[in-house]
Amino acid sequence: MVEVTNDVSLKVENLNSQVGEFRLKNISFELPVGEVLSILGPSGSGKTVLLRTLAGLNKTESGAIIFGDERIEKYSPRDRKVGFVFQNYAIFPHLDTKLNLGFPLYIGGKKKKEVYKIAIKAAEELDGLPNYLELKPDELPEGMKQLIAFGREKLHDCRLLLLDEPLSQLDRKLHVEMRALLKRFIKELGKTTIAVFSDPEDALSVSDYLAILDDGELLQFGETFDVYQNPSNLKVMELTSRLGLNTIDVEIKGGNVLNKLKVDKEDGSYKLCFRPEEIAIKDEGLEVQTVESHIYDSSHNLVECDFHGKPIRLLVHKNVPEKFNFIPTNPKYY
Ligand SMILES: Nc1ncnc2c1ncn2[C@@H]1O[C@H](COP(=O)(O)OP(=O)(O)OP(=O)(O)O)[C@@H](O)[C@H]1O
Repeated sequence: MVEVTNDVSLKVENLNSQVGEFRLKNISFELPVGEVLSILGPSGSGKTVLLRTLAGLNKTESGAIIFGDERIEKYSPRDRKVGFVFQNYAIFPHLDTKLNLGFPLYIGGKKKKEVYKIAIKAAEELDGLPNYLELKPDELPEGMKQLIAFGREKLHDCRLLLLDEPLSQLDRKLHVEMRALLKRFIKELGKTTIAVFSDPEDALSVSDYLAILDDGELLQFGETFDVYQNPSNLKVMELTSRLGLNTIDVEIKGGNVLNKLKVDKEDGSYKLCFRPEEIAIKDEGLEVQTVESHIYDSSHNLVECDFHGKPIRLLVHKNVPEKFNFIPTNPKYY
């Protein structure tokens, strides 16, 4: 018997699913009502398979998917009341924006005229979309297609919204604009949402919770900030590091590392891991020499440095000299 508390929206328990040779293995997590979960993982780790299994498009081999107080893993996709925005938006080339937007209502049996009326009203709440209502997808800018796909879910009577790489088709500038819009849209919609991202920056900025998948296994699940601050292993830290990750082989002896850093760990060999942006310039820290410098923003450079013959990457203020000392502010030892 699975116990569910009232504020748990979605509970996934020991979920197993198989497609071809690939297996999702014993996935378990709980997501409170109205929260946003991002799934991050390398290519082929099973992110889409997990979304499709939740939506009922892949069969659940064993385990439970519980929504509110209902077990839904045996329900058909339609009965699960799940909205799914696919990677390619699932926009129909022969339909204009109004009908693409109102598609869930149209296939639900509403008359075209009525669908148009509702779609026009919905478009008014989405910046810029009203100007494109009469156009077909191949006449639309990429960002507008995306907006239709999101907007459609507004008209969909779904209780769980699934988004598969919602920002992947966009160029850099549009990507950043649409990320902000997506965040606003999800919050306004107020539905429990699960989104797959390949860019950690997207996942970190959009979600309340983070799930890290690798080879069909859930490596870590938790509130986004907690997972980011306390990755349970090297892989999780790598996947949540937007500027890459520095790793240095070190020996810990009597709580000392490299004669400069203190740590409360048993003696032994470890990998010291830290993100380029999680450092502080300190005279008593580790000395490095800049080899190459790239402008990051108006006040910071991303510098490639030499540390005892090993290349490391650090985000520093642009006034930092070529030779400087630093300490990692959130180091992890694995
Ligand atoms: N219908 C299918 N039949 C056989 N194998 C499949 C099927 N769908 C997915 N797979 C395999 O399952 C594994 C996981 O695929 P999935 O698409 O979930 O990865 P992903 O994490 O979403 O990757 P990406 O970031 O590249 O989209 C892959 O090895 C893929 O080849």
